This record gives sequence, C-alpha cells and structure tokens, in this order.
Amino acid sequence: MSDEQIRLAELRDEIDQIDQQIMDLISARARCAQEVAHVKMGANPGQDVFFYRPEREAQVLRRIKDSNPGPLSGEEMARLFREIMSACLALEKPMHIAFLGPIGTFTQAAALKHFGHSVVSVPLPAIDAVFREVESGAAHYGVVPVENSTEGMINHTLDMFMSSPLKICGEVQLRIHHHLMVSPKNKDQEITRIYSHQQSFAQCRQWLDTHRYGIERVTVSSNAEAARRAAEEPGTAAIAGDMAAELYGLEKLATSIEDRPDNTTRFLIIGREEVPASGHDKSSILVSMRNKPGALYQLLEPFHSHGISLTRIETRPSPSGTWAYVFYIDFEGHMEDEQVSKLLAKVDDEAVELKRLGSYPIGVL
Ligand SMILES: C=C(O[C@@H]1C=C(C(=O)O)C=C[C@H]1O)C(=O)O
Repeated sequence: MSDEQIRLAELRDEIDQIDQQIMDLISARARCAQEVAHVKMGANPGQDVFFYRPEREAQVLRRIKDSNPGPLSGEEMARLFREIMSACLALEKPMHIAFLGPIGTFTQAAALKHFGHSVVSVPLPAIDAVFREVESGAAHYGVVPVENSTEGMINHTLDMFMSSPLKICGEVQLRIHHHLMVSPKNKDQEITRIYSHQQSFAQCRQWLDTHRYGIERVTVSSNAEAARRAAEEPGTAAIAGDMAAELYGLEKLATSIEDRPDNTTRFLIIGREEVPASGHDKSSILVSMRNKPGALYQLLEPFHSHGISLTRIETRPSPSGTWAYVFYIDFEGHMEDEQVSKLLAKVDDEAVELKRLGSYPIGVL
C-alpha cells in the first residue's frame, strides 16, 4: 500500500474509535434524560408535567455555541446538539408540535429548526387553528409566523393573542429563500401562471416584474399548496422554499429570487405554560390605552426610566371600539426581573388593560 493509503486507513480507524465514543456518550446522555423525566414526574404528582424546558435548552445551546472550539462553526455545532436534545426529549415525551401548514411550509422548517426532527409535527390550515390545537391540549406547542423583514407583522397572529390564553414560550428566525420552480415533466413548457402565497409574491415583486413580467400570478393559501399545484398543472410554476421543492419533486428554474437578501421571518412558539428565566430573555405584552393626548408617551416613558430596551412596538385596532388601539410590545428582559416587574406595575397603572403574553429565551439558533 502507498503511504497515502496507509495514512487514510489510520485516520479511518481513528474516526471509528471516536464514533464509538460519541455513540457511547450520546447514549449515556439519553439515559440521563430518561432519569430527568422520572424526576420531573415525581416532582409534582398528579399535575401536568412540562418535559420540554425552553429555558434549559436555550442555556445548553448557548453554552455550546460559546464554548465551541472549531473547526465546525458554533451554528453547526449547536444544530448537532439541537438534534441530540430533540432525541433525548422524545425519550422523555414525544412532543406534538402544531404548525401553519400544509407540510413543506417555512413554518414547518422553523418548527423543525427550533425543536429538532424528533418531534411529531402537525400541519394546521390556519393560524387560529394552530392556537386552538394547543389550547385544546391536542398539541403540546404551536409555531406561527409573526413578522417578516420585508412585509412586516403578520396581523392574524397578533390579533389571536388578544383573545387566546396561550403564552409565548420561544422564538425562532428563518432566512427565507424563495425559488421559482416547475415540475421536471413540464420543464420545457411555456409558463403561463405562477402560484404562491401573497407574502411570497410581495417579497419577490421586483424580481418577478423584471424577469417574469406579464405572467399571471395566482395567490394560494401557502407556498406548499403552490408547489402542489405546479407539480400537477402543466404550464404553471410556483414560488416556494427548499422543503416544498423537495416534497413535491420540483426543479428550481431560479433560486433565491427574494428582493431583499436578508429576507427573514420570525416565528413564535406558543404553549400553555410560563417559561422561567434563562438568562438571555425577552418579553411580550399587549397594552390598550385610553385614546387621549400623551397616551403613547405615558406608555413608553416607564421603559426609558427603568432602562428597559424595546425591540418591537406595533399597533392593532382594538376589538373594543372604533379608533381605540392595542399596542403589541416586545422588550428585553424577563418578567421575573426586578426592573421589569416594576416597569409592568407602572404600565399597569397607566393602561386600560395590560396582558402579559410571556417571557421566553431570545432565539439561539
Ligand atoms: C433533560 C431535560 O429534559 C429536556 C431535554 C434537554 C436536553 O436534552 O438537554 C433539556 C431540556 C428539556 O427540554 C432537562 O430538563 O434537563
């Protein structure tokens, strides 16, 4: 054998030995997780056991990213541990995660990015159906889109929080890449119709006007539905993501056609319990104010005086009456923090209504 062949064989033997150690350690870790499940069940007999601990998972992933020695990037290493934790949690309790479907949507991709692939992901036809699935207990958690960097807030999600008892338990961001895709069997046919979701058409408007001007654009309920139709109907194409292309066997004619290169959608994890502090958290509230001069100043001044950073403020028409508004506010910190607790007491004094939507770990992946 040549020197290179001898060296290759030595390295492969070393990799085999390391793989055995990794497998042994992951198995030992999984057995620990099983023991943790028993401890959780014994801690509060007869009460709901929340096996999924968002704050703990965020701490694990953040520590992995911060202590990663390379050569893999911190993101890559955290994604590997995300899947290990997902498998460990599934040993404790298989998580049922409802998401805005159908299968193949960006929301499903966000759900799998946040929870890992060892969950049972359940597609629902609309955002309110996702809320209802979690409220009823049919799903442990839900994943819904809340804002896009190009198109702004998803109002249906914000409006659901006005009436739902659910809490925000986490957040996850996804870079959104849109592709123009067709069925391979129709690849040589002229495209006379393009299917996609309204948000996707809006995020690719300039590209379409430049490269596919004049072709009919038909809005459908989701990108996955667009891909399904393009797979079945000759002369049609879809704008959708990688998951939909793979799911429906479509070929990409043009990739990453979104107008803004940083096109990102933020998703919320909704659940039935409040999340303890992880050390790197944010909070969300809904506040309705009397419609009088200085109302907005009265609402925002306490954030300044208590040194709390706002990360998002949106207004929505209040269901209670004409021209009354509800403010949807995200800010840094956890509601258990002393300064945040004082802030919310002050806001509560000024507001007509204050609804605490939840405190949750800042997204890690
Ligand atoms: C092991 C636990 O249960 C779950 C699994 C975790 C893990 O694999 O690290 C972390 C948090 C929980 O979602 C735990 O609560 O510590």
